Amino acid sequence: MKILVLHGPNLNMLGLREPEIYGSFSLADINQILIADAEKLGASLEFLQSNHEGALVDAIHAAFNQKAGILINPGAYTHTSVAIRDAIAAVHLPTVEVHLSNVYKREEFRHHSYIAPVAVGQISGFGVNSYRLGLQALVQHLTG
Ligand SMILES: O=C1C[C@@](O)(C(=O)O)C[C@@H](O)[C@@H]1O
Repeated sequence: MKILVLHGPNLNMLGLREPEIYGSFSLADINQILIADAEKLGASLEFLQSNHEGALVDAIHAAFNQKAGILINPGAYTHTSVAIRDAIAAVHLPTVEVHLSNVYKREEFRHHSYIAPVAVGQISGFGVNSYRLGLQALVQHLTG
């Protein structure tokens, strides 16, 4: 089972970026943890981090008919991107949205997600475990 893992803008700065909010794991650390989890879950992962909305949209389109589902932390695009939401709706792939921080405990502009209505579900606030729980939930969703 092939899953696309997408990381949105500024997530390449994890470890350096506001560690009190996002923790001390780097993006490479998170990807390594997910690879180990995926092996146990019987999934294989392809990763992309991009700071560019269009690159994320292109990756979602490329997943059509190629991947079983998408695990995405859209970063700040969560709160702004109709384009990413429409891309997910277009390819119709089961998608789980994750956030390291609890976005509902933070600034009001982070309380709205354009992605949530087209996602199977959302996990927010558990640091790296948001990704791990998200992957597990996506695989269980896909295997029924
Ligand atoms: O870049 C991010 C990271 C984030 O998606 C998170 O993982 O907690 C939350 C977003 O509000 C923020 O813009």
